[in-house]
Amino acid sequence: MNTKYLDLLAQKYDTEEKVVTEIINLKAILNLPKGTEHFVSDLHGEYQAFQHVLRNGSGRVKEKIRDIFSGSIYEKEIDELAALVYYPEDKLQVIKNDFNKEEALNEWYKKTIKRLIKLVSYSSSKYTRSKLRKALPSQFAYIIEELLYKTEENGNKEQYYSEIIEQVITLGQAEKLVIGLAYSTQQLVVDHLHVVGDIYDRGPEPDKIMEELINYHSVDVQWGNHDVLWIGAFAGSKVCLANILRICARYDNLDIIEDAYGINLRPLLNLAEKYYDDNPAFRPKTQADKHTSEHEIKQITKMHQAIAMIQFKLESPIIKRRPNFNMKERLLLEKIDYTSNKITLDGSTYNLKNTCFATVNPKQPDMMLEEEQQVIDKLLFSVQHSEKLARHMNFLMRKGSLYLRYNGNLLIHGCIPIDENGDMEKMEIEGKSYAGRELLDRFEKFLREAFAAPEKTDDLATDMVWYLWTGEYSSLFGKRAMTTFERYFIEDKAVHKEVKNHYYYLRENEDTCHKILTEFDLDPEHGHIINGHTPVKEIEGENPIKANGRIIVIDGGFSKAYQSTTGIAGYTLLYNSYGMQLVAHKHFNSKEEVLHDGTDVLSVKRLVDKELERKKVLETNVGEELCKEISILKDLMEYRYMK
Ligand SMILES: O=P(O)(O)OC[C@H]1O[C@](O)(COP(=O)(O)O)[C@@H](O)[C@@H]1O
Ligand SMILES: [Mn+2]
Repeated sequence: MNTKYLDLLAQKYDTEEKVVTEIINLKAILNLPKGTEHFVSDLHGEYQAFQHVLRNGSGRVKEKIRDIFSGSIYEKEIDELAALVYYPEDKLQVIKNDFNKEEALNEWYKKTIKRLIKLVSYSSSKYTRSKLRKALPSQFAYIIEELLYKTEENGNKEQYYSEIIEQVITLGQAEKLVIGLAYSTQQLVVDHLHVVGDIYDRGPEPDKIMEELINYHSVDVQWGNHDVLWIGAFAGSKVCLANILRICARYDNLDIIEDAYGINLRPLLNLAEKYYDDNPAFRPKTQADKHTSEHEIKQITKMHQAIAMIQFKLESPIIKRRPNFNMKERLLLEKIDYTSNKITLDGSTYNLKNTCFATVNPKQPDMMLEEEQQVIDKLLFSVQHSEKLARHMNFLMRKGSLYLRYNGNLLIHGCIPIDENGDMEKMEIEGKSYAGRELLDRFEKFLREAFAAPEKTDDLATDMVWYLWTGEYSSLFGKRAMTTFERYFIEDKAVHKEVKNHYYYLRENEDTCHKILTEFDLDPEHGHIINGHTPVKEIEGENPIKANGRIIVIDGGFSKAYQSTTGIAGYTLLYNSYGMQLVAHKHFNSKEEVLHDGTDVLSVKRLVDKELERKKVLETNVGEELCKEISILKDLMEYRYMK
């Protein structure tokens, strides 16, 4: 190794003892059980349900509480303690209202702090002290450590410990300590979070999910098609931008754009008011708990049409300048007979209904009006200048990728495009043919290139982001074509169907999964593909664990819009040193319900895989990194201290 690096490293490890200590420390960590990985996907803006799953660690928190306290405290107390760990601030409010005497409240604090200390101690048993320290609230780290390392057998220090708790209460710090311990527990039960795509769209609060993820202790993201759409908009793709606005309008979520990200929609509204009217096909899907006035619904309906038409017009030049996208049949505006209001698709002619073609010039249907052009330009400017959106998109780029190989598994939102024989489908880009892993790597490179050059709006990289949203060989879309236009304007449901890639049928076979895992240089006998994107219809008996356990699909429908089809409210996956477990979540009503009734959204667990021997850090990605560090430290030892 270059001695320059070693000299630099020697500045940090400036004595022999420091190097030795670190080597011993890292070696010891390799023998600890692997940390718990938590997988979620398809959050679709459902912040409340997501944060509940995050806070309860898909049932892990309650499991730990039961392990320690079952049989020694009442079931109701178990529920209460769990609710306290999930929502400490809110639960404390409820508790404080229940006690009218300070003494009784202080007794409760004493009892509860002791229980929480036990819980933190138990939850951290497989970690080093240093890792535990990082999970503790910094202002109380010293105190908590004193309490944690007390040895029960030896009664000598009992008085000392009681005094610490007593003082914490007298000095008015009990509440803060309880809150800190609750968050430490949450952090300790899950070591690392994977978000297998689709944070954005359909639901109301994707921005809050992003904030939560930014503050999370350890996380990665595999981009979903909807996430890429938002990245594309920020990276300068006007057609991606039109799509995100259209989807927000469709789901009555324009406040995400206006209030959360501070983007002014006035120009769009003005255009919409001028050219559009009420239209049943464009009325937003209303949310039960949101009371949008009839007047607002009308405005949204108009904006929905205005932005949908801008989207359709913007698609056309991209399709024309990118023949390799193979999307000519999607030049729909040109297939319309504007006098008879009919369209001919694949040889069949259909009547168009609920049309809104006031801005279309039949002679040149994809031509944008000057006003439309200005609207989309202004919107793009605001989007690219939203500080909050910039922060969120930068985070997605930093922590995200198109796919991830992690601890022997392949994490991917959509699919690996394959043909009917299970062979990787090829796409031609700039005269070169790509398939499988190479194709995905090329896609990712384009996305990063587009993001790095937001001022370019119609280069290949930027167009490619839109292709990832809707192209036939996109690993995120996984369908032949997107029938948005048909669903708005044609009655016949047969043309609404989006034909899925063969992957979605062939992934049921173990052979296909073996082939894909091998393509990604993973062990086909032990690795798993972890997928999101397509809601598993549990209601119809579909099993999320497929191909003899080689693939697990965890889109169970966090998205409320999809819960009636799935029959549940989302799957999550846990992978700890004992193996992999799939958790099915029941519908999440509200945080208030958890706080007051103590009831949790019950999770049903299904075993995916059981390790024959407990898996250690040594066998993980992190372990691999640690081994490299050890080897470098050994080089340093030899170079510097063993001459
Ligand atoms: O449910 P909506 O809003 O009509 O959207 C349907 C569109 O969403 C998609 O299903 C993509 O979204 P998902 O990734 O959530 O499946 C498209 O295939 C389809 O055209
Ligand atoms: Mn998806």
